[in-house]
Amino acid sequence: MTKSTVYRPLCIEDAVQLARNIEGVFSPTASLRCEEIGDGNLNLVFRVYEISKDTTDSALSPRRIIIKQALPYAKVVGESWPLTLDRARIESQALIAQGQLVPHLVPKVYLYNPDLALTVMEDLSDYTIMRAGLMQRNLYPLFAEHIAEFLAKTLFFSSDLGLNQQDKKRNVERFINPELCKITEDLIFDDPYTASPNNNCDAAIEDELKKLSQDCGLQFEVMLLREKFLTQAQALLHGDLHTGSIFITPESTKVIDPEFAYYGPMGFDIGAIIANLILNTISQEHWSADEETRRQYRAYLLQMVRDIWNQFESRFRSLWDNHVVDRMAQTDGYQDTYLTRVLQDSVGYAGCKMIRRIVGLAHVADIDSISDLHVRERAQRTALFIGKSLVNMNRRIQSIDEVITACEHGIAGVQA
Ligand SMILES: Nc1ncnc2c1ncn2[C@@H]1O[C@H](COP(=O)(O)OP(=O)(O)O)[C@@H](O)[C@H]1O
Ligand SMILES: CSC[C@H]1O[C@H](OP(=O)(O)O)[C@H](O)[C@@H]1O
Repeated sequence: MTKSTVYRPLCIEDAVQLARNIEGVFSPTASLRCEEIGDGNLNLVFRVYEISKDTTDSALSPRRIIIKQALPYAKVVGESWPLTLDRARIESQALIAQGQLVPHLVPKVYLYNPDLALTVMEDLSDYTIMRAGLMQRNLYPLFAEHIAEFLAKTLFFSSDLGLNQQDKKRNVERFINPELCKITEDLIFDDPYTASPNNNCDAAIEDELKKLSQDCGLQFEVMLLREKFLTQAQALLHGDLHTGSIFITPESTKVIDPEFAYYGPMGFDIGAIIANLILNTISQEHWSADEETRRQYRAYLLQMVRDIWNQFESRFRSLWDNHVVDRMAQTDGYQDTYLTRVLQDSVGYAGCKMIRRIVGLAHVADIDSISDLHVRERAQRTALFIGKSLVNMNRRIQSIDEVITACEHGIAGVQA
């Protein structure tokens, strides 16, 4: 893979050929199989694996790789939505940067090919996408600890707290990601509050979309959060940290898909994961178990939200106490103020992300897969109610417990 190649979207045969040419992965005589498994909104994902008489199951084949290739447009919409191939560079560089800080929490990157806009990485097919795992009501006892470590280390060590300010600025430049940021700016901080053709809102809740476009107080808070997203180069974010970007088992967690990475406000990543856990909590209403079993799983998920924030905060404080590089950051009271602001931002962004997943372009399967239309409508209205509450209260929040209470009230109140 040294000579330069003209970009083209790979087909299955190309992917196999490319895999064969990567040194040290497959033997020259290996029988290889390949499938395109991409189920995301943007890219092609090929799994290439070796078959032998003992292993025919791709997930069990000891030799297997993933080739993720960017298309020159957004796959979910089609060629009418052109999109930079540079996102493959951003994704591979972000994975490598994260791998230096938390190697056990991201897939290994084997190769990045700029000409073909692709990254070859570790195949995690023996893990489950977390969204699917939560929809099956699996338990992940170590997740809060793992994601808190991911967040604390990646955010702290890429910020002016943990990184020399000159190096940080060079990093900001490397991760300028205007086109992918524009998607977020539109889909999260604009479209849900206007009659955008991008919106995708069930007819049953069109009244809610109208209310969003008329709610000036809410829009004011969204604008403040949008402003921070546009202007605050606080840390290198993953940029799209929802439960579909996390591979998981009860013992291990791997974060994938950082193509939206850029320097932005820390709360955007923390808010993303919180929002998606709350959306799943709300979706549990449709589960045909008895009320007590449902209540227990919802309580489990909300406790996970609490644990994520608390463990993030305690790890972040400890990194600060032991590794801060900015002398002035040791000023009395600054650490407390900083973390309160990160919490408030996280809550605001969580609310925005809940709203966009109900009325905006890209939804979540947790809610959309509810087949009973009345139950789905109730879940959507609950999600909007809680999302709006979080946005409205974000600048007053002092503790994660207020978020949990808002969720409990939202679920109990709207669905009563
Ligand atoms: N490293 C990996 N190992 C195994 N499967 C993967 C890997 N990366 C992606 N996939 C599969 O491809 C799907 C889409 O990947 P993702 O990175 O989310 O693409 P997109 O950027 O298009 O959203 C994932 O849901 C998962 O099923
Ligand atoms: C037109 S992109 C919509 C949506 O898709 C991205 O998610 P993913 O890459 O996980 O499929 C991102 O959340 C964007 O907002």
